[in-house]
Amino acid sequence: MPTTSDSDLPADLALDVRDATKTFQQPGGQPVHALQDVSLAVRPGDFVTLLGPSGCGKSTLLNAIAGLTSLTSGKIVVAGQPVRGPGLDRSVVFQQASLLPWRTVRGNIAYGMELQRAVKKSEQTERTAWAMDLVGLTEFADRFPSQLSGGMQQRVNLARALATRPKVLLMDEPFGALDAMTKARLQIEVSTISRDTGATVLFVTHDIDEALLLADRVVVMSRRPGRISRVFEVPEKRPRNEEFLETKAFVTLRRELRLSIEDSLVEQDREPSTPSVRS
Ligand SMILES: Nc1ncnc2c1ncn2[C@@H]1O[C@H](COP(=O)(O)OP(=O)(O)OP(=O)(O)O)[C@@H](O)[C@H]1O
Repeated sequence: MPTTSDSDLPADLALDVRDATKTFQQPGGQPVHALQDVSLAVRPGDFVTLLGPSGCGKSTLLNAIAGLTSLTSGKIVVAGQPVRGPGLDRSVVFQQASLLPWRTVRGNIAYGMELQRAVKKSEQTERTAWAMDLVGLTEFADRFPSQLSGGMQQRVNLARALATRPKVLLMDEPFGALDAMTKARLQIEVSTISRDTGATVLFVTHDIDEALLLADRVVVMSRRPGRISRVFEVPEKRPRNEEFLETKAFVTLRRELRLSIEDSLVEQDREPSTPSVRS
């Protein structure tokens, strides 16, 4: 297992995952090998989607980057700093918006920054207004979560994450619980917002179309233990809209991706080599 001293870490990458391996030990049960030697390098401003079959370790990888679970071996570095637990340099958007019910839209967005004690009150107000505008919720600033639709709640969630100005925005199937129309609208919004803000995003999804619509690169993981089986570059400029879904480039990439996922479902018995994803 290669090791690196902290003084030797590349600060020019937003995210550097090296040989990440995770085995869950269950009392009285078999160990679960969730990740095996996963390496992934993400440049600032990149939008990377992580795609793979259920149970292949996508959320485990995202949680390890978020610092919510520790690795068995390997290393994760965010903007030159090794991850040793949750930190203010990363924000996570999960499928459930988990808003504070007693706070308004404005209050919920400010909450993330309040945890970052370093952000002054005046700047919090400024950034809250900026983030509300980005997600189109300015006129709903004084509403409470119970007065919002699921799509609006997820917009607040996204705004809260963006307002903290994370080095890496981690999104775990953020639109998985939304209806198709709302999901399609939010995909376009996220694509536009990420381009306009230069956010670095790692986005977990099951949905091939979503992965291709949003990403600069689609990283395909194989079945458990999760390894990276292939990486697809998406050459079209971001943001993309529904028209991209009808282009030849999209149809070709989708076919290749589908085949790659089907391959990855039978790969585990063949012990494949593990390509690293480096910039
Ligand atoms: N805390 C845990 N203890 C034991 N096993 C776990 C734990 N968390 C995850 N696992 C197992 O690790 C494997 C990878 O899980 P993970 O949730 O990362 O997969 P996933 O690709 O995100 O799946 P899905 O797409 O269905 O959400 C699964 O077999 C899962 O059951």
